[in-house]
Amino acid sequence: MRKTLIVTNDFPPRPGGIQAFLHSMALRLDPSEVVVYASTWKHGPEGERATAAFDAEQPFEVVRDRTTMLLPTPRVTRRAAGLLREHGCRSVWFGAAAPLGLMAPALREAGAERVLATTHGHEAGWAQLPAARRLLRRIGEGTDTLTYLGEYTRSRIAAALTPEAAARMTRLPPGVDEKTFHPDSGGGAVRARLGLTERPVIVCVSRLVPRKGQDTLIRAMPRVLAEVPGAVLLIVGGGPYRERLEKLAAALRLGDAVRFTGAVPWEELPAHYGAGDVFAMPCRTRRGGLDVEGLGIVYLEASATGLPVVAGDSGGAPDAVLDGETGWVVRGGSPEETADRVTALLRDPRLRARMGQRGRRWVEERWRWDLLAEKLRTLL
Ligand SMILES: Nc1nc2c(ncn2[C@@H]2O[C@H](COP(=O)(O)OP(=O)(O)O[C@H]3O[C@H](CO)[C@@H](O)[C@H](O)[C@@H]3O)[C@@H](O)[C@H]2O)c(=O)[nH]1
Repeated sequence: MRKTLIVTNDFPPRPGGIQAFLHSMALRLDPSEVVVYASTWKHGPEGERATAAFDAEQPFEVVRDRTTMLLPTPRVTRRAAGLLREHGCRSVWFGAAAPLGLMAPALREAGAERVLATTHGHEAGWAQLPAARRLLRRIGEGTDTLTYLGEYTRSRIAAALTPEAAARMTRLPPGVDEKTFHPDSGGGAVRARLGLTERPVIVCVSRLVPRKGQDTLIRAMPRVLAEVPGAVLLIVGGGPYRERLEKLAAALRLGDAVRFTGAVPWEELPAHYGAGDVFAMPCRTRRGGLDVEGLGIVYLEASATGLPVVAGDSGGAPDAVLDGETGWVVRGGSPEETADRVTALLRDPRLRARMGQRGRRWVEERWRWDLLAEKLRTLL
C-alpha cells in the first residue's frame, strides 16, 4: 500500500453508513500511511467541538476543510493537491466517488499514482439521470478503480461507464465489527431501562428518513399487535422524519407500542440491537430509483447480534440478508408483508434462534472488516 490521502465529505462524527464504512476501513490501515481530508460537521452547538474532539482521538491525521459539504470546487481541488504533495501521498481514495471523484485528473497531475473511488447507493441513483450519468462516466475514466457494494449497484453504475472503466470495477463492501456487535451486547439493560423486559421487541436502527421504512413498520403494528399483544416497536436513530413518524403512530393510536429513543451514542448502539427479538427495516426505493439503498450495514450489525432480520427490497439491501436463512426480504412499503414476517418470528423462538445463529455465522465468515481491509490495502 502506498501512503494514501482519503478525500471524503462523509466522515464521523457525522453519523451514517458511508461515514462508518470509511472510518472502520481507515482504522485498519497503517496510521502513518493515512491522511484524511474531510468536511467539518457543524450540526448543533456542539458540532464543531465534537469534530475536533473526534479528530484528536484518531491514530491518523485528519485535516478538516472549513466547509460542511466537500465538493470538487477549484479551491478544494487545490487544497487536496497541496495535501497530497505536503504529506508525500502517492494514492488517493475518494470515500464516495460522486462527486469528489471528478478531482481525479487534477490529483493525478499532482503526483497520485493510484486513484480509487468507492461507490455507494447514491451513485446508482446518479446512473439514472442523464447529466449525472455523464459525470459518473468521467469519474470512471479518471480513476483506476471504482469499487461497488454488490451486484445491484455494480450493474446500475457499470451501465453509465465506458466498457474499460466498467471492467476495472471491483467489489468492496463494508463489514461489521463482530466483536463490537455480538449476541451478549447488554440488551437486557436497555430493555429494563425502557420498561420492556417482558415484552416482545421489534427493533429498527437507522437514520429517520422516508427510504428506511420506519413508517411502514408503524403501519404494520396494528396487524402485529392483533397476533402478538404486547409487542413493541423500538425505533432507534434520529433524523428529519421523526415528527411525521410520531404523528403517524399517534394517528394509529399505538400508544406505548411504538417507542423512539432518538440517536444513540456509538458505544450504546450494540446494546440497542441487543434489546430486540427481531430486527426489521423494510426500506423502499423512492424518487424513481434516485433514493435507493446501497446495502444496509444495519442488517449486518443485527445479524452479528444474533437477530433475525426483516429487510426491504430496495436496491442492494437483499445482498445483506440470506433470504429464508438469516431473515426475509419483503416488498419495501408493504405493511402487510412486513407484519406477517415479523409476526411469524415473534411467535417462534426456535426460528428466531436459528436465523439469528445463521446470521452470526454468516457475518463471521463473510463480513469481517479485517478481510475487507486486506482487500482495500491491495487496491491502494
Ligand atoms: N451511533 C449511532 N449510529 C447509528 C444510529 N443510527 C444508525 N446508525 C449507524 O449508521 C450506520 C448506517 O449505515 P447503513 O445502514 O449502511 O445506512 P446509510 O447511512 O443509509 O448508508 C448508505 O451507505 C452505506 C455504505 O455504502 C450503504 O450500506 C447503505 O445502504 C446506504 O446506501 C450503521 O452503522 C448504523 O449502526 C444512531 O442513532 N447512532
